[in-house]
Amino acid sequence: MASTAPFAKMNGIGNEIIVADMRSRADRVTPAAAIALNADAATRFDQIMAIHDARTPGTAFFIDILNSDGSKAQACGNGMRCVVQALAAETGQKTFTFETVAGILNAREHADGSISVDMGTPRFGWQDIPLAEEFHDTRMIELQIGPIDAPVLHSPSVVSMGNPHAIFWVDRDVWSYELDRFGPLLENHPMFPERANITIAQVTSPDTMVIRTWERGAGLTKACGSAACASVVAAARTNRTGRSVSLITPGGGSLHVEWLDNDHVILTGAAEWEFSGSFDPSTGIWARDTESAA
Ligand SMILES: N[C@@H](CCC[C@H](N)C(=O)O)C(=O)O
Repeated sequence: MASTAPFAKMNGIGNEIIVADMRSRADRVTPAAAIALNADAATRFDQIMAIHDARTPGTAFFIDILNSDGSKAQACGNGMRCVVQALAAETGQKTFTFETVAGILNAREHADGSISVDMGTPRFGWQDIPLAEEFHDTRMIELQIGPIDAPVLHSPSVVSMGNPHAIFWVDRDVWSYELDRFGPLLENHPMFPERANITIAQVTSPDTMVIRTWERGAGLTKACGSAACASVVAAARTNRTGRSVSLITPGGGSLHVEWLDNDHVILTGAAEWEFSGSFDPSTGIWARDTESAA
C-alpha cells in the first residue's frame, strides 16, 4: 500500500468536495481511488481537488481535479474555494495563485470568510467548447430534448469556462424539470464530444438567477461554480441580465458572479470544512482522523 495522504472533506455551498494534500509526492489520485471514495456514503463527493507541488514559477500549487466517476475536470470554482479555505487556515495567507490544466488562476479569502476565485475568461467558439458541429453564434444553438414538436428543453447557450457548459433557459421553476432524466442524455449528447455540464437557469431579475446543474462526471449536484459563471456570462451575452448576478443553487446557498470589463469572471461564495482523514491515493482506502468532527 502506498503511503497515505491527508484529506479534508469540505463543501462549497453544498458542492461535495474532497481536498487531497498531495504535496511532496510524485503519485496522483487514481480514477480507481476516486470511484472507491465516492462509493462510500461518508466520503461521497462531486470533485476531488488534489493539491500538488507547483510546476510553474509564480504559482503556489498545481491543482488536479477529478470528478466522482474518475474523469478529469479542467475547472471547479466551488472546489477552488475549498482549497483556498484549507490553505488559508494552514498558512494564514489570504491570496493564492494556482495552476490547473486550464491555466493560472488567482484566489483570495476576504475578511468575512467568503472567497473569490478568478475563473479566467470565457470562450465562445464552437471548437473551444467543443461542439461536434459548427455554430457561428453560440448564444443559442439548435439542440432539444423531449417531443420534437413540444421540446422540454431547447436552444441552450454554450460556453467554455475551461470546461464545457450548456445553459437551458426556462420560465418555470427549475425544480419542475426532470434533470435527473434529461441530464445524462444531454451530458452525453453527440453534440458534445467531450461531454458537457448541463444547467437549467431561470432568470428572476436583471441581477438574480436560480440554477440547477447536472455535472459532467458527477451527476446532480447541490451547486456548480463554473456553471454559475457560465450561466451569468451566457445571460449577459443574451441580454437576460447584467454582468453582476447573485445565484441561488439547489443546496440553498448563494453565489455571486461578476463578469469584469477585462473579461475575467469572478466567483464569490462560502466554503465549509466537514472532517479530515487520510487515504491511499491509489485505492481510496481511507480513515477518519480521530480528533476530526463528525
Ligand atoms: N463543481 C464544479 C465543476 C465541476 C467540473 C465538471 N463536473 C466538469 O467535468 O467539467 C464547479 O464548482 O465549478
